[in-house]
Amino acid sequence: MRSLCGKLGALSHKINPLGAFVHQNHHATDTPRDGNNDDSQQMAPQIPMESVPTSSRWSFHRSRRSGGPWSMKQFSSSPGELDDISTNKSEIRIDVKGDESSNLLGEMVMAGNLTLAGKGLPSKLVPPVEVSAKLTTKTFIWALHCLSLDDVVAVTCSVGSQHFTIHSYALVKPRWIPGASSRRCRTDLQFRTSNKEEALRWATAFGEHGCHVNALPSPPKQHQQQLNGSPPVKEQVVMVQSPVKCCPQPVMLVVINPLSGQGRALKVFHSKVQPIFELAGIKLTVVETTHPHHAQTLASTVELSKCPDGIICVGGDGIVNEVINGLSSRDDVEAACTIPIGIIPAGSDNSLVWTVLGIRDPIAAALMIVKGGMVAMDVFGVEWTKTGAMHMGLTVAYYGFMSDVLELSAKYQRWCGRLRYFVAGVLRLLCLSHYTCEVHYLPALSGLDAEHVEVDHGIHNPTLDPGPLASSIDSSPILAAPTRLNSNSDFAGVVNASYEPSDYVRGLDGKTKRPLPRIITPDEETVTVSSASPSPRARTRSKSKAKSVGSTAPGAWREVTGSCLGDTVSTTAGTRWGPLEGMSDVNAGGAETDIAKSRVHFLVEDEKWESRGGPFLGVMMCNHQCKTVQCIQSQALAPPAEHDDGNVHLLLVHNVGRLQLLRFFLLMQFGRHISLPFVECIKARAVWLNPSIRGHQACGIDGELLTLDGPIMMRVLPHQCHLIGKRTLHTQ
Ligand SMILES: Nc1ncnc2c1ncn2[C@@H]1O[C@H](COP(=O)(O)OP(=O)(O)OP(=O)(O)O)[C@@H](O)[C@H]1O
Repeated sequence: MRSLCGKLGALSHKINPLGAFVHQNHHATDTPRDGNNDDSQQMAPQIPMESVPTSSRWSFHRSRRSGGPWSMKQFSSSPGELDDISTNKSEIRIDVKGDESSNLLGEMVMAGNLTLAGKGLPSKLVPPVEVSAKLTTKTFIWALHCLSLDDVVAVTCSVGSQHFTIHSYALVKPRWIPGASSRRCRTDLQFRTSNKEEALRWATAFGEHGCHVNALPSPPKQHQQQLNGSPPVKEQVVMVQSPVKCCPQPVMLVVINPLSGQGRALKVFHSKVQPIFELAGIKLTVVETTHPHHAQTLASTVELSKCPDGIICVGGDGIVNEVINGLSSRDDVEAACTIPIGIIPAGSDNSLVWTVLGIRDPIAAALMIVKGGMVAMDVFGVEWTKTGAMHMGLTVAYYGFMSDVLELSAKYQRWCGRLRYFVAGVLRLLCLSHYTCEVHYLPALSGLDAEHVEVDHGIHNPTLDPGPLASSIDSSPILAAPTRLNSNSDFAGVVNASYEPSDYVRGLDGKTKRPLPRIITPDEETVTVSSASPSPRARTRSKSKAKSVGSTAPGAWREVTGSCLGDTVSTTAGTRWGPLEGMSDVNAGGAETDIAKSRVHFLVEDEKWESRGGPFLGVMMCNHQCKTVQCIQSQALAPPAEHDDGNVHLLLVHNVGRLQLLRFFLLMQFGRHISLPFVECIKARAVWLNPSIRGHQACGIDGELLTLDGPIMMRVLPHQCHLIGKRTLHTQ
C-alpha cells in the first residue's frame, strides 16, 4: 500500500483519494510490490459512494499491520482543497479538505469496467488490467487515479471500435527536482471497453460534460493491416456521420505578435497551444502581425462572422490593447464588443491575464479557452479633450516617471532587449525629475450611494451579477469634465470649449443620448458582417453631439454658467496634500469669466470633483490590481482595485527623493506601498489630468506610449469586454 501511495504522490495528478475509495466493483487495481496478495492489501477501502463526505475535512484510517476496516474521521473544518496523502508506520491517513459547500466528486454520470491499453500507462499496470472507472460531473476516476474534467481537452473514439482515448493536460510535479513547480503535460490514456457501443457511450458522456469528442471513422485501414501483418496501402479517407453528439466547432481568429516576449510567441503558439486547440476541434484563422497597429487594423476590419467565438491574442498586453481599440473603433461596435477575447500569455508582461484570470502559463491559458466561460472586464477610455481622440485600455494609464521610463526604454530596445525597462528605470532614477500636472477626480460612489443609484434606475451591481446588466456607473449621473481651475500660465494652452467628454466616454448612445447598456448579450443573429475600415467614431462624436442640452432628468446635460462652479468643484483644503496652487483664487471667482465665456457644458448634479496638485513622481490610473508576472505574487500596483467594479484606482506618488522612490518600488513587491505617506490610492469614477505645458508630454496606456497634447479624461466605459476563461487562484 505504501507503494500505491507513493505512486499517487508521484503522479501528482489532481488526485482525489476519494476516487480511489469509492469503487463499487471491487477489482484488484494494482499488484503489490511486496508480493503480498492479501485482498485487504490490494483492494481499496470499500466505502459506498453515498457515504463519502463531500464537505469539511476528513481523514481515512486503517491499521497498516492488521489491515482492518477503513474508517473515516472528520478532524478539521478548515476549508481548502485536497491536500496530502501521508502514511506512517501504523496507519494510512489521507486528508481530504473541502469547504462546506463543495462537492468534491460531482454527481455520478457513468460507471463501468475499462481495460487500460496503449501508451501513457503507468508501467506497473502493463500488461493491461481491467479497472473500475467512473465518470462524474467533475472527475473521471479510474483505478487509483482521478482526473479533473477541467484538465481533459478531448476524447477520441473511432466508430466501430472498442477503444476510446482521453487527452488531458493535468498538472504534474517534476519528480526529481525538489521545490520545482508543477507544470502541465499532455497525457493520452487509451481504454478498451467490452463492446463498441459502450465505447461510444463513454465518449458521449464525456462530450456532454465539457470535453470535445473527436469521432473518427473506423480505425484506419493502414493500422488494421499492420496489425494483420499485411503491407500498408495508401490510406483512404472515409467520411462517416458521427454517432457522437458533439458541440459545434468554435470558430476563432488568432492574432500573434511574432516579436512578443523576445520572439517566443510564435514558438509558444505552434508548439504548445495549437495542438490543444486542434484537439478541441476549434477552427482557427491564424494571423501574424507584421507591424505595430496591425492587430488594431485587423480587429477593426475583420468580418465578425470569421471569429464569432473569439479573438485570441498571443503576445503581451500590447496586442490585447490593440485588439480592443480595433473592435471599439468599428461602426458595428455593439456587435464587436460581444466578441470575447482570449489571451495566450507570451509577451514580456501579461499583467492582464495574470491579474484577472490568474494564469501565466500558455498551456493553462489554452485549456481555459478550450473549456470556455467568460469573465466580464471593465474597459476604460482615455480621451484627449482637446482633440476628441480616444484610446481604450484594459490595464493601466500612467503619467510621470513610468511614462518617462517607457519613452526612454525605446532607445535601448535593440541593445538591452528585455532589460531595457530596467536600464531606462535606473537612468531615470539617477536623473530623477518631477512632473507637474493637475489631477481632478470624481470619487467612487460609496456603498449607500451606489445602492441608491441601483434602486433608482433598476440596475444591478455587475460585481454581484456579471450577466447582461448595466452597472452602477452607467446609471450614475453622467460625467462632466471639471472646468479649468488654474489660471497659472503652465496650463494656459488648454482649450476650454473642448472639455466635454464625448458621448462614448459619457456612456451615451450617440443617437438617443441614453446610457448604453453595459454588457451586450451575444446574439448571433445581430452580428453584422463588416469589412468597413476603422471608423473615427469616438473622435467625431464628441464634438458634434456634446452640445445637446435641455433635459433636467438625472444624467442629462445642462448648460451652466460660471456661477455654478462653486457647487460642482470641491477643493481639497484640509487634505494631506492640500489644494492646488491658486485654486482658492479660482473658486473665489478668478476664472469664472473664462468659464462663462467658454460656454462649457457640464452637469449640475451632486458631482463632487476633487483635486490634487503636483508636482508628482507618478500618476497611475489602474483598472485592476495590475500584478506583474515576473514578480512575486503579492506584487500589485493597485492592490484594492477590482477589474469589474466600474471604477479605477488612482495612484498618486507625490514628489519625493530617489530613496523614497526606491522604497516605493520595494514595498510594491509586497503590496504595501500604498501605506507610504507620499502615496495616495483613491477609488474614482473618472480622472481628469492636465499636464503642465512645460512638462513631460507623454503618457502610457497598457504599455503603449502616447503623446499628450493638453488634458486627458479617463473613465470606465459603459460596455465591458469579455475575457474567455474562468478566474482561478494564482497557482499556475
Ligand atoms: N510585427 C510587429 N512588428 C513590430 N511591432 C509589433 C508587431 N506586432 C505588434 N507590434 C507592437 O508591439 C507592441 C508590444 O506588443 P506585446 O505587448 O504583444 O509584446 P511584449 O513582448 O509584451 O512587448 P513589449 O515588451 O515590447 O512591451 C504592440 O503594442 C504592437 O504595437
